[in-house]
Amino acid sequence: IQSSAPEAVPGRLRTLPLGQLNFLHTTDTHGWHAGHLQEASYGADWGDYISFTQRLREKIEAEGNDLLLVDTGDRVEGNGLYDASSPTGKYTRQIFSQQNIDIICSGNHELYKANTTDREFIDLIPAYGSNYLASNLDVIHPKSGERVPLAQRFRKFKTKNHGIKVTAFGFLYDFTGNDKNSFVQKVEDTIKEQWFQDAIKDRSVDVFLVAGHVGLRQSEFSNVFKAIRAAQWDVPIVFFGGHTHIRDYVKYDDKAYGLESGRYMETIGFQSVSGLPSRKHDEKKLELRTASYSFARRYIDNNLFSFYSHTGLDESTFPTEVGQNVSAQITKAREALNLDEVFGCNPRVLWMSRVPYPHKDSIFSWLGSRVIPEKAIDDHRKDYPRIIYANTGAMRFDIFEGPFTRDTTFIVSPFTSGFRYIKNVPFDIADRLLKVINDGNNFLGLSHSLLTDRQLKSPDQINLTQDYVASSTQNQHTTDPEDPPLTPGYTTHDDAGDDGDDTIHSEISHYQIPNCIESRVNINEDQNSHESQEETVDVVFLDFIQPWMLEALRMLGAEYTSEDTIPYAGGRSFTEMIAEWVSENWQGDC
Ligand SMILES: Nc1ccn([C@@H]2O[C@H](COP(=O)(O)O)[C@@H](O)[C@H]2O)c(=O)n1
Repeated sequence: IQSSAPEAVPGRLRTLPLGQLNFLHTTDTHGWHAGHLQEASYGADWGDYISFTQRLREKIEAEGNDLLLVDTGDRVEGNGLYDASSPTGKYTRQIFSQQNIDIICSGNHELYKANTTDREFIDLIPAYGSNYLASNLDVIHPKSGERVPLAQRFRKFKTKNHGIKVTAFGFLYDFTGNDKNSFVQKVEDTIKEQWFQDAIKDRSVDVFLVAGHVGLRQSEFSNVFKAIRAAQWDVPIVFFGGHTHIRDYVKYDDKAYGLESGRYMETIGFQSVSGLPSRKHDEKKLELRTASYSFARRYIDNNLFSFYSHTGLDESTFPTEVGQNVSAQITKAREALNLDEVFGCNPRVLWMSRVPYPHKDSIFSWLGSRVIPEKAIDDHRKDYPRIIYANTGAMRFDIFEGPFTRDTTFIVSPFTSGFRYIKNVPFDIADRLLKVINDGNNFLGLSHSLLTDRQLKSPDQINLTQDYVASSTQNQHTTDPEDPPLTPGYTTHDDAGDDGDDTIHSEISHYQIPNCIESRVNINEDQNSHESQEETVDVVFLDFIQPWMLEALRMLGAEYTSEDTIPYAGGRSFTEMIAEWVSENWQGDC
């Protein structure tokens, strides 16, 4: 654990439903390998997770059972530990790869930038060898320049104790925002390929393991499920998903379940399956394919109280040597990167989605009313009327009250996106742009199949179809008055019910946030009628959303191309602007 991490708060815990074949799952860690230094529920670091894995393995193997580890990508971008180094990830790959992982695959963030993909190929794939799977992903080999699979397509292996035969795949959803040195083949095309068809027809397999940087309820996984079921009706399947940043557990049928384990090292996912044959101990059972299997899941809050409780250990018996070394390496890396350097002092918490938008405590209201109008300024166009657009997915995390550090800049917005603009767009068109982009019926997606609006917002908003408002009168206690009071946290509802979270928490509200926000600057308009004296305005937008802006303009009858867009505000990144604004405006004492 990092010395500045808050101590875990004891809570009422549900135990781990250990079984014959057990899994621990991480996804979308996004560089948060130091853990959460301002939130007690998620304060454990990657070194603690290594100790937890080693200790849990001892416990599981003492019973003759098996434990496998899975990671489903997006390990990079989103925290200073990864983003603040030059080159990015200088420390994290070495830190991360000290965890033994049995099945690992790539997320979309490993592919946004060519250099990230090259480092994945050069550093991480050799560390994990045949455990790294890339069922639908090719890259340009960094040395030979040839197109090659990023890693092997699938893997067959036997578990250590029961000798259970596993066939595993590693998919990425149908991502299209990758750089030029990678190629993502659609999942629906991949599953038609001969190697996949052969792999799923193998009758000797005991369990299919489908790992993927794919939301559990996305069509990519239901297509894989249908393909496997068309080949084999009776083999159990365990899915491990990612990308949508939520805790989720899905029942595909009574022999197929999927687990998604949140984001940012907040959650260590646990899944178990029992009823599988034990090839080492009980050869007779091998014919019992139709035996009833049992599946279970748990979402573990990433903190030492949970880790100690689930392993039955304490401060002195829990840490392992490797785990402690990795924690020390994280501390050193954070120091080398000067991540605790304070840029300003935030007077009050700003939430991504715990309050509606607009709201005085909304991060998007703060950006739209202060940061963007005050910092997104181009010296040559500063007196022109303009409307500035930012997608809400550009923001990644809440900003807590207190020190806003170098680390915070990357936590809030790790992207290097800057602004571009189109000159002199008719006001009556620009005036309607936001409505088109935020249309709840995915208007843009209908006109252009690649431009779904889900790509504009934060991943945890993708499946949120209505506001979730925590009851103000909710019980702050469990039914047992002896239990400690509940702390706010995850209260997950999934296909198996409401009892998935290991820690019993009080609820947190989660509001729907629009795809994009706008800031209007130098525009004289009647607030009620929206009538303006301006005939034209500059339309300024984050470069990431350019394809959506051009499509929305086209739908409003204004044809522009990428040639018409020009860098704005000297090409400075949005993240730099936020950091500057904080340095200039939040100069109190923390
Ligand atoms: N330059 C970028 C890149 C991505 N985004 C936003 O992030 C979303 C993807 O998040 P994952 O962690 O799930 O990969 C994407 O849909 C965008 O909303 C961005 O704003 N700018």
